[in-house]
Amino acid sequence: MNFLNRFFSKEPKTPRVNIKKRFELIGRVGQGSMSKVWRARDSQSGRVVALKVLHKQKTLELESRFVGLNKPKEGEIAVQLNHPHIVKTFEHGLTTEGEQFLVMEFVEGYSLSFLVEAQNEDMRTNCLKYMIQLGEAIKHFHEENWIHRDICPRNILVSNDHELKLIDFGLVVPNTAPFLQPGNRTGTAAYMAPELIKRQKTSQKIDIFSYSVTCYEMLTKRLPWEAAETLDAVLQHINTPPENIQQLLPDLNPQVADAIMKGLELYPQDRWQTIEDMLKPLRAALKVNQKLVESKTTQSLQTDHFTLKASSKPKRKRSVSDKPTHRANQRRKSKKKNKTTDSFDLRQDQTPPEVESSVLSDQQEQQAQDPAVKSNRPPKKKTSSKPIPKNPDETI
Ligand SMILES: Nc1ncnc2c1ncn2[C@@H]1O[C@H](COP(=O)(O)OP(=O)(O)OP(=O)(O)O)[C@@H](O)[C@H]1O
Repeated sequence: MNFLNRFFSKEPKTPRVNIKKRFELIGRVGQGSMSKVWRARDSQSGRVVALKVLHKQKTLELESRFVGLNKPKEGEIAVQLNHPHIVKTFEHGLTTEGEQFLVMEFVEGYSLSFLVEAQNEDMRTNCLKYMIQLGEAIKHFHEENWIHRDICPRNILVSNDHELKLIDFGLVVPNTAPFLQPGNRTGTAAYMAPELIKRQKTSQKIDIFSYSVTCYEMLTKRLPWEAAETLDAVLQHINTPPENIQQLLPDLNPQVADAIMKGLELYPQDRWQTIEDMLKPLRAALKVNQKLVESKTTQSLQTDHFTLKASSKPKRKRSVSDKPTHRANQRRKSKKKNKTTDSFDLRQDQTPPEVESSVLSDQQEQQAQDPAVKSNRPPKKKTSSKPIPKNPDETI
């Protein structure tokens, strides 16, 4: 029967691979919400690879959300991507069981989520470099006319030799009109751009927003908005300015601070127009930092990775064409109200803010019956009649 189904199906007749025969499964390295990933030895090439096998049913359900749009499969997209900061996919196909699989370079290292949490020497030394590497990876995505739609630390690995690699192309869509229409709100709640949450038209700027949230978190170990457990809190996320990163890190290079805050603007037109535009000030800041480190101006600068010292702060440069944005006006107003944040302890163990809102409830209610919903956490306890994602790391 299976054979007949396959024979008459419209699915292209890709040769099926018996992965158990071909791969020696050395160990499980990860379980995402949509897949299982193994470290495996490929008997065909002899190399050790990452073998990702997608959950059949969940993948079908995710694909059914794009019915009629002909969304390319994760593997089809992944094999086309060639960039030093995007994990290399060698091959994709179907297992004898009909699951999609990807064979990738195996990245020995850490998840960026771990480094955000640890704030260790690696992070202190390389944070800005990693931010730029991630931006370069997104730039490649955008130049190739894709939107990643799920930029967050969980989908980023950092190798033992300090190179960042973007992984997971499960939610990637082409940057073409049919995929930009209001509708699907797939992504990870805490990193989702307001226009995506509000089901408005999207663009590549949703990746710029998620990238800025990620950069904010890399530097501060916290998300830009307070914990969001109520509708009010999510509305705040959507409508009010996030805490200015410069207030949390007064010694942070203002170019870096401004770059991130502009990436978090509420309206896409107020954000950076392209990821390259956002990368420029970050690269400039890294250059300044490298020069300072090289010249060993002060002892402390040697361990100071984002040009933190006030004495070395470059003058804030604003283009004359910079108009005050909606957020900037809001920030000015809210500054008056704000209590001091100078005593904020960056190392304090902060529970990541949670996003919970009945703004998302229709989606979540749909998710209760919709097995296409991705989550790497056990199902959430309903806290109200309108359930919403409680974990910022949950893909919806
Ligand atoms: N190339 C790789 N090298 C090493 N480990 C990897 C690789 N790809 C994935 N992993 C591991 O497997 C985990 C899950 O991978 P991935 O994010 O691609 O799966 P997913 O099911 O799409 O996840 P989710 O949708 O929940 O984000 C990663 O967090 C990572 O730990």
